[in-house]
Amino acid sequence: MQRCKWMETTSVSELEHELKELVEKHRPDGQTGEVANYIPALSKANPKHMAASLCLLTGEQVQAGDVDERFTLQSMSKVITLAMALMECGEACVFEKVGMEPTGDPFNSIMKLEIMRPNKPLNPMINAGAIAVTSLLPGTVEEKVERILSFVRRLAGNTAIGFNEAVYRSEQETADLNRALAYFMKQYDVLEGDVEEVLDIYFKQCAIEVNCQDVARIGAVFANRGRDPETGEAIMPEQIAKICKTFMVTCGMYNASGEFAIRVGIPAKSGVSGGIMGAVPHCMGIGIYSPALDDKGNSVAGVRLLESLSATWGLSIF
Ligand SMILES: NC(=O)CC[C@H](N)C(=O)O
Repeated sequence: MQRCKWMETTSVSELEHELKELVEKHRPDGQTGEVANYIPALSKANPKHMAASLCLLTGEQVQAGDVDERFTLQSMSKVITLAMALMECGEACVFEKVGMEPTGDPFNSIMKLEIMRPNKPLNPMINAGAIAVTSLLPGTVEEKVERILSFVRRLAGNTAIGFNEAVYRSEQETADLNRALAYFMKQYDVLEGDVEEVLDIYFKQCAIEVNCQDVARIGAVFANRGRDPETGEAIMPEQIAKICKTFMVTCGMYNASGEFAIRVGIPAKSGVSGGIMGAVPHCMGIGIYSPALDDKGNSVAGVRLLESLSATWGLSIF
């Protein structure tokens, strides 16, 4: 595989040097944000931590910052379960339950769910949409949880990935808003099955623990049209990788997706742990971690770092 255009003349050590400089430049940006605390266990994260990893489609990896820090997937998992539901249940079945439009509202908002007809969530990247998508996966609770975890391990090429039990419990104990969304959807037949069971799977997928190298590797599969960046093996059909990347552009950064598309222009999905997964088509996956968030729930320093990376290397897809 050829390097993408902007990198043809840049060596891996030069890339590493530039990435290190940019991570240190943007690390202080986190000071203007706040670590998420509505899931109490997440509030323990250190806002000074920052790490970034690039997984090039040549198989080369570049990392900088606190690369050993681990964090939970949170909303980044929504792209992964969407890919699974599209593979296991098909496009028609998924889009019967969730729409394809951005909301302009916060990720956990219930408002549009009530006022839109039909009462289905507008897209699979908001909490309601992701919970509905998770409910579509076939199998028992244990089977679904096991399959999600093994799919994440396969995408990341890391069999050591597991759950953060404390984060899972913490969310389970406090997630009344997600419960409200789920019960609302149950009433309108968007969500089938046992609500608490579906929520349990959703909390577990959010609590899968990774580092930024794992996230970059997962992003690289989407960037590589669904193929493993090392072996070239198809992990998901190209069409499904394409749908996922499109949702990352239109809805991946919640109600900041428009501004992010203009300033950064990389398909990306954030999570309230402070992680961001980027997929630069035909070029690389990006994993970023910095837990202090802005008022929309996106990593402050992470977004600024992506803005710098995009400007420095011309990564915008537009
Ligand atoms: N934005 C997020 O990362 C949200 C995920 C989180 N587990 C929640 O449902 O609230």
